[in-house]
Amino acid sequence: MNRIPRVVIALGGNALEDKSMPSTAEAQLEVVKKTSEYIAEISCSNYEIAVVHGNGPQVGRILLASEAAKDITPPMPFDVCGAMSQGYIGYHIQQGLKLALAKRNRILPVVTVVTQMVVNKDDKAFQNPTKPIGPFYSEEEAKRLAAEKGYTVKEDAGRGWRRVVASPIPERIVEIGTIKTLWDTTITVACGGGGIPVIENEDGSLKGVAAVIDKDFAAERLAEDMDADILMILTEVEKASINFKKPNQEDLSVITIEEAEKYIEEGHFAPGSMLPKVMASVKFAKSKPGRKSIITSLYKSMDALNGLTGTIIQG
Ligand SMILES: Nc1ncnc2c1ncn2[C@@H]1O[C@H](COP(=O)(O)OP(=O)(O)O)[C@@H](O)[C@H]1O
Ligand SMILES: NC(=O)OP(=O)(O)O
Repeated sequence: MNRIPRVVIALGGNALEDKSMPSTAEAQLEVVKKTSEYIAEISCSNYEIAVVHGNGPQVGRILLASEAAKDITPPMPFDVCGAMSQGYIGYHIQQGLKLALAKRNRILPVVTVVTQMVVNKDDKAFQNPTKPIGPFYSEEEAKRLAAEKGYTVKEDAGRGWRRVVASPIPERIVEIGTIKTLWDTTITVACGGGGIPVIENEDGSLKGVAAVIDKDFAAERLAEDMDADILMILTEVEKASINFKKPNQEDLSVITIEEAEKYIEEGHFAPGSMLPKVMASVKFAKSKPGRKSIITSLYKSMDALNGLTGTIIQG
């Protein structure tokens, strides 16, 4: 008997935030409710799903709030801010998705697993921060913050300047056994914000570190571990492109692993935004015959699953 296809869905920034609205918790819940309609549709279309989400803007804001309040309450360590972002975003997805499923008479529990992700303490990423977090700044503001607070700041894919932090490679999902146990009965929100980065001490204990793992790589890790059929990365654009934002921009539809690797090598995808998505997609498509990766927008997610749009990478 054929099993129900398994899809690990990675939700990008626009699934959690509407840039035209203030960055409040209330606004996030409204966006998540809309996002949940699309996710519920996938769940109701004979797919088993798990949801991974980003946390760059949210963890950045939690850190800023914690730093700003340092004179009245001790600041939260970075890893704790990551855990807080998982809880807060997961809580909203639980509310939004339960509601969207109920509207479709699909009664399925939605549960967030606070997920730790083991990273290598010697990962070179700790010496080279690349992951944008928090709000966007003008170049002038960003450089002032860098001088005042010691932040590393970089320009983010033509959209403005942001603080960047280390983004090590996710090696092992600590809670994977629990996620597997939940899979058959539950929609699990896991590896939020890429998972809380932890290093493993010699005695087996875990220690949180200051970094933000890329959620696309974390979703890829989860998709492999769950023996998923599809890794679906939902973002702002319907397709990844070559010559992005140039007059000769070309949107990519169905491409082979080799084509994707060639485009990566030619530098078509911006680091910190589209590059990790394409790299994660290639890794998943390569990991086992028959597996495919899709990069598309939330709004086109069902069409992309039906093969009608999106950038689809398969072996
Ligand atoms: N080659 C490319 N093709 C398509 N989009 C690209 C490309 N390079 C950079 N981008 C940008 O990457 C963005 C997606 O990355 P980002 O916003 O960081 O992701 P997320 O949805 O995970 O928050 C797109 O909206 C687009 O502006
Ligand atoms: N952790 C992470 O990848 O977050 P964003 O998707 O918000 O960048």
